[in-house]
Amino acid sequence: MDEADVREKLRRVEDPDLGDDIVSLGLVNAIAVEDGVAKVSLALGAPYAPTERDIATRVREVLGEAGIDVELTAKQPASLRDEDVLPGVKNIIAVASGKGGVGKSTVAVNIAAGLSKLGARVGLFDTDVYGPNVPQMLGSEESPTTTEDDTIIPPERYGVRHISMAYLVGEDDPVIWRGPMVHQVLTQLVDDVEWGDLDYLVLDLPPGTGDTQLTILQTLPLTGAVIVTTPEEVAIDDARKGVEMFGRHDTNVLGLVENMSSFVCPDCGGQHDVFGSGGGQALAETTDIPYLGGIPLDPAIRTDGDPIVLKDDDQTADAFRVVTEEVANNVGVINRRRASET
Ligand SMILES: Nc1ncnc2c1ncn2[C@@H]1O[C@H](COP(=O)(O)OP(=O)(O)OP(=O)(O)O)[C@@H](O)[C@H]1O
Repeated sequence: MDEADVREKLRRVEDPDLGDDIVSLGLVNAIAVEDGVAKVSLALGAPYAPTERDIATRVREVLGEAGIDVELTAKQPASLRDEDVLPGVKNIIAVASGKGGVGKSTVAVNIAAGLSKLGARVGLFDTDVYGPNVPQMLGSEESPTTTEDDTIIPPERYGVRHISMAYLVGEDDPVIWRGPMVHQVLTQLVDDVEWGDLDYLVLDLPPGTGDTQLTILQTLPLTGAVIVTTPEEVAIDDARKGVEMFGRHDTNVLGLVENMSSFVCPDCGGQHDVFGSGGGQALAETTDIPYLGGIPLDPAIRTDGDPIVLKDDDQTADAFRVVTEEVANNVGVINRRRASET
């Protein structure tokens, strides 16, 4: 067995999203055969994404069937990474909404906790100066610590390292903050926080399409954005503006989440569409972005105190797990497509 044999066998592994085999797509970085073991490096970039796990499993299968032992590693091509900004962070996911109060922070927290539960190293950055609430939603009571050289070390909860503007806003009333102040604090935070190595950094953006969103689009190399909406028309209209904003800045949209999709009445068992239904899916179709799923209106989201995605045997938790896995899968699609094109 030599490298060419291994490469030939790997042609039998299809990428389910890009519609070709991983060799033709250029997703095999390197193959080395040493002491009868094939060392294969794949250009996979979404750790713990179900699709990428399946690709890795398939690689082991086809080589295993041929009696070849394999050591598999995954590495994003260096050319796809911005080495200057947050070099230890593999993927940056922004969670955005057009309208306020649609559950954007709730979705950000549950995606972060869900990714961590899958096994990924995760950070969560609450950039909402006007209403930071991530620490509360994570049930986190710890504050960040600082080192002698003023580096900020984020506290960790459910394996999620998190930083919130809430820790830094202090006495000033952020409602009177102007754009440049937001810009300054944000860029400082990006520089001063020691995130360590992360597979995913989830950003909770403030609602709308204002200064903070622009600063972030200009400062951080986003992998993509998740847009949250409720099904009613005003929220959908604002979500469409969000989709357009990311389009103008060439930011990938990972997909759309419809929150408060329906309410299952605990008394009568009936399903009620409190804010209407289907608006999110329809918007996803007309704007040609992936629909990630719907989250029911569930009082436990507010009352439980911990991210509901961590709960077992729970319909709302299942809905969040689907969204989380879809987000990771779509991060993978974006990375593999870019790797394949370079
Ligand atoms: N699916 C849901 N079912 C029940 N309550 C929910 C749901 N999603 C969010 N909530 C609750 O609605 C409130 C607003 O949610 P959240 O803070 O996540 O919204 P937001 O869009 O981030 O708001 P803001 O515009 O202030 O940033 C919170 O009390 C939250 O617990």
